[in-house]
Amino acid sequence: MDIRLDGISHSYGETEVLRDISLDVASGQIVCLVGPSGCGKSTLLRFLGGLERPSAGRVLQLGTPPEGCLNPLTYVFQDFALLPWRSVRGNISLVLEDHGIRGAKAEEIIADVLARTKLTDFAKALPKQLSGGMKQRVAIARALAVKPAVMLMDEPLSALDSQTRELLMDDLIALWERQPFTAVYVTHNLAEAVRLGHKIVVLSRRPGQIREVVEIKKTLSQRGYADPELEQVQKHLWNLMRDEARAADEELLNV
Ligand SMILES: Nc1ncnc2c1ncn2[C@@H]1O[C@H](COP(=O)(O)OP(=O)(O)OP(=O)(O)O)[C@@H](O)[C@H]1O
Repeated sequence: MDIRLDGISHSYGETEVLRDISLDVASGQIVCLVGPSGCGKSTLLRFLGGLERPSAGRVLQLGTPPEGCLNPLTYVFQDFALLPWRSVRGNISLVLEDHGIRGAKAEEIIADVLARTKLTDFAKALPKQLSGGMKQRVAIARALAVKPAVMLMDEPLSALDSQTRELLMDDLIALWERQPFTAVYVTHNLAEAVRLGHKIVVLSRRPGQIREVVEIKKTLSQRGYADPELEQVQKHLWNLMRDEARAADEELLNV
């Protein structure tokens, strides 16, 4: 299933937040959204997930969700959102219980997503026993359990330290290589965007408009840490954003 944003504009009262955003998210691609603070990235993600409706424009689902899909548009949050009293396994089984899936079928799905996220040995652990990176892997496993058509990832690595971020980026790439998933991935971190994005959408300062869509052809597995080609793309992205990021920053300081 592909997703198409068709002419999305939005205002909160007097504040115009997004203007005329049109964008295709193709199945099997990771699309990163970057842009200055407050330009409407998270708002756009909420429209994609159907949590809110835009003032104008449409979010279209093209084609059918994958077989066995329980929730076509599934979020992965920055703060993991795990239930502390449930084990790793229990956090994953919860979303399946919500869809009436129990017993052998649930066990099969849980075993699969634990294996894909390399968490099999941690099934019985409680969230408090896990590092931040591991908690986010559980959140990703839980999202995968519902076989989403598109994962909506709102700064999923930003609560983590830089080494853990690097490790989790490697994990996400390995996960995608084993079985491609589709994601819209909001980040402030341009290094993350060039490592993970097939397409990087640069939004302007509020009202967010698309300034440029940068496509990276290099496969995810070929993209290494401190890759000079990716550093060039990162520089280009920063050149596009620098002045507006500064202006957005100063606007926040003046509030
Ligand atoms: N429910 C709301 N009501 C009113 N204004 C809102 C609401 N949600 C967001 N906004 C405003 O819309 C603008 C865009 O917010 P949003 O969180 O989407 O931006 P963002 O690009 O994700 O920001 P950041 O990069 O800082 O996370 C901001 O000015 C924000 O204050």
